[in-house]
Amino acid sequence: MYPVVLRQVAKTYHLDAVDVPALTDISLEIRPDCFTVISGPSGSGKTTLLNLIGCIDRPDHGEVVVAGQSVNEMTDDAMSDFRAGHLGFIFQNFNLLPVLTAYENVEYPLLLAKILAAERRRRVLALLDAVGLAERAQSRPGQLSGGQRQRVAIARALATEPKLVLADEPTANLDSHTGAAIIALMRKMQRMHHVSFVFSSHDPQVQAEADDAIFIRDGRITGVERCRAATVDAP
Ligand SMILES: Nc1ncnc2c1ncn2[C@@H]1O[C@H](COP(=O)(O)OP(=O)(O)OP(=O)(O)O)[C@@H](O)[C@H]1O
Repeated sequence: MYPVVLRQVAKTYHLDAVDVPALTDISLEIRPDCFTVISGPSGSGKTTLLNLIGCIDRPDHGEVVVAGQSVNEMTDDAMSDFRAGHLGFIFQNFNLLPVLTAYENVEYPLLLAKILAAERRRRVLALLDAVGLAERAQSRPGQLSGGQRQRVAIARALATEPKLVLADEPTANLDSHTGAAIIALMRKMQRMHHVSFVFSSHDPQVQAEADDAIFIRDGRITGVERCRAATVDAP
């Protein structure tokens, strides 16, 4: 099953009396178990598209289906539960809670999901180890470098064992060396956890790692490149 299907999707923002069309007639299938990058110039609609795929917003027209569920039909509460249960998010500014340690930041979504203490501990320790931060579990975000913070954010995004991880410009606030290490880590985690990753990015390093590349301009898809064979075939 495709983790994401969009059919003839459109989205317009209403700013005072002005309509700002952000996406027009978007039809798209995201392949499972793939590293998919959405590329396009500033203002082309990348974040709007990620917000629809991430069940943060709804389309005005068309249908968005994520993990087999139609987003159009969900109530706000159902969307929120769906995000917590099925999706992971990675942001360009990391979005970690500053008063919590690395361990507690990764544990936080598991507390919200009411996962039992022993299982929480098992998952948090395994994830911190996998992202190379076992020794920094008790550090707060302010005591970590940008790259280390993004490693914590990657571990947090995977804690609930989501089917799909969405990342909006995940390397934008990192130098190119750290960005390359973060991309390699996300690639490793994507394969290890058999999860689909969808990124928006201007970063050629991210684009070079993609299985699939989606190009967007002025709110329309201008190209889809299937760069590599997926590990799992969609039906
Ligand atoms: N909340 C909003 N209200 C009004 N217009 C918006 C809003 N969010 C985005 N837009 C407009 O929608 C269009 C698409 O914006 P979007 O942020 O999706 O593009 P983007 O490709 O992610 O841009 P960037 O790379 O600069 O982040 C732009 O014209 C933008 O100005």
